[in-house]
Amino acid sequence: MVIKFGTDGWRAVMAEDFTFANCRVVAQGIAAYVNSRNMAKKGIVIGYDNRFMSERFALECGKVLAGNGIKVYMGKRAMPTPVTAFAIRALDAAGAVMITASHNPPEYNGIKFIPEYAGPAMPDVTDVIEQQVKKVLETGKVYELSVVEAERLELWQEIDMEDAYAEHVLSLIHKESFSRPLKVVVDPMYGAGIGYLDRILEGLGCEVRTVNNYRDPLFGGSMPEPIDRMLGSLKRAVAAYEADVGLALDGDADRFGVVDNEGQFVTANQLMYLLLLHLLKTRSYKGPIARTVATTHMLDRIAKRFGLAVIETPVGFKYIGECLREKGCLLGGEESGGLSIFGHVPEKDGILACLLAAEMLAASGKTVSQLKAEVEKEYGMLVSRRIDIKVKEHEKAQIITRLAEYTPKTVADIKVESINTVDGKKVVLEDGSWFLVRASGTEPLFRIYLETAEEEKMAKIEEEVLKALEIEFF
Ligand SMILES: O=P(O)(O)OC[C@H]1O[C@H](O)[C@H](O)[C@@H](O)[C@@H]1O
Repeated sequence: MVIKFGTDGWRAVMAEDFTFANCRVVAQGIAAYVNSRNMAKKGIVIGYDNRFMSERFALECGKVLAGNGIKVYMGKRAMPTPVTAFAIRALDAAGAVMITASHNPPEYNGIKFIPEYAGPAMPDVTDVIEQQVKKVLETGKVYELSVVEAERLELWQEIDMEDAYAEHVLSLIHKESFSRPLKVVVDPMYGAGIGYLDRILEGLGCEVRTVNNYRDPLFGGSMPEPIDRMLGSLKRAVAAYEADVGLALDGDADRFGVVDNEGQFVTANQLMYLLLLHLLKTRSYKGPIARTVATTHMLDRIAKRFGLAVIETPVGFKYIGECLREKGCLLGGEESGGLSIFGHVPEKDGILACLLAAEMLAASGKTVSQLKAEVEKEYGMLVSRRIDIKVKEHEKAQIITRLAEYTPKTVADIKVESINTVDGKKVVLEDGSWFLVRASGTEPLFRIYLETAEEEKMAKIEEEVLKALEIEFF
């Protein structure tokens, strides 16, 4: 079998490929990587989400790391990915192993490796780990210690980062904005975020209600993805409690989802531009903005007004994390619901994004729709859409070939201004509209992202692109 680290870690179906034995193999590969860099003493944090037996998989990984002489900082209970990343910094550790399949369906589990820089591993790290894992699969050599033995050798320490993490995120929040108390509904989607966001908000004086706030490895028969169609119970609760906002997290709490006071879903693109404006108005620090090639250009319009540069990256928060680390970005974000800001770990953090959303509402005393209307008045309209198209393996190759040959001069009668291939193919039109076609790195899908000033134009562009690439979509 082949173990690949994909866009964001290794993911597989439990009992089929995601087994204790394979977890031990991956842990041995990670141990070889850590030891090749002489970082055993600094130790590795192990975090895990609320999935079926995640804590058991974490234990197996820990025993292998300890068996290789690496100090293990084991989470006492489920720990969100951003908290695990934060723990690396707080403990000055060599990195972290995070057991999670993020927002995937319940039968999946996965392993992410987060290096010492506390953000998603770059390909140069995951390539080495993949090579090490391959060697372990060939030799079958895995070293492990029992927890008792690891404790005796001082290679095992249980950690609970909740308080330290809360203190850190609160240092990034303007607490005084919450003098106007907010009514909030929190939906951790049965995941690792349970007990984090709600408690911090309560500490800020908010009136907090929760839904889906207990561990359910079947995720209520669905999957823990905070997108429009998955947030029915949150929307109903916001209406029932007449709340100001509904805030959701995905399975490992690195993504956010927001529902406004009318029960309307706020897209990640919309929340990001509202938060950017809010940060620019309320923080003195100014720095470049990092966004993926698939993320709204409203960020560019706002950045331009404030004289800030925008860095465009391929899809994947690892690239945004790199910008946050190296370019001092004020905000880094992506359309799929990932965001972090200056001063925080360069890992996406749904808890922080939701706290900033609450701060923005409390500080302004306005609703999301009022804030959106203000932005549209000031910066113009932009509507965005993503279409996910399931394709078979042979179709995928054909679409990739057609995409490579596709170099239009006009689309929907609008002149093409530029074409870039940062990730897939992005065509920017003269009137500011754009579209991007790319193969997903996590699912057997093609994704088409579109952004225009109005829906009608978007429909025209979509029709023309689908026709040119001979993609059928119903
Ligand atoms: O569009 P894909 O390649 O499937 O990636 C979608 C998303 O996958 C993961 O969640 C990554 O952490 C994100 O950074 C990425 O945006």
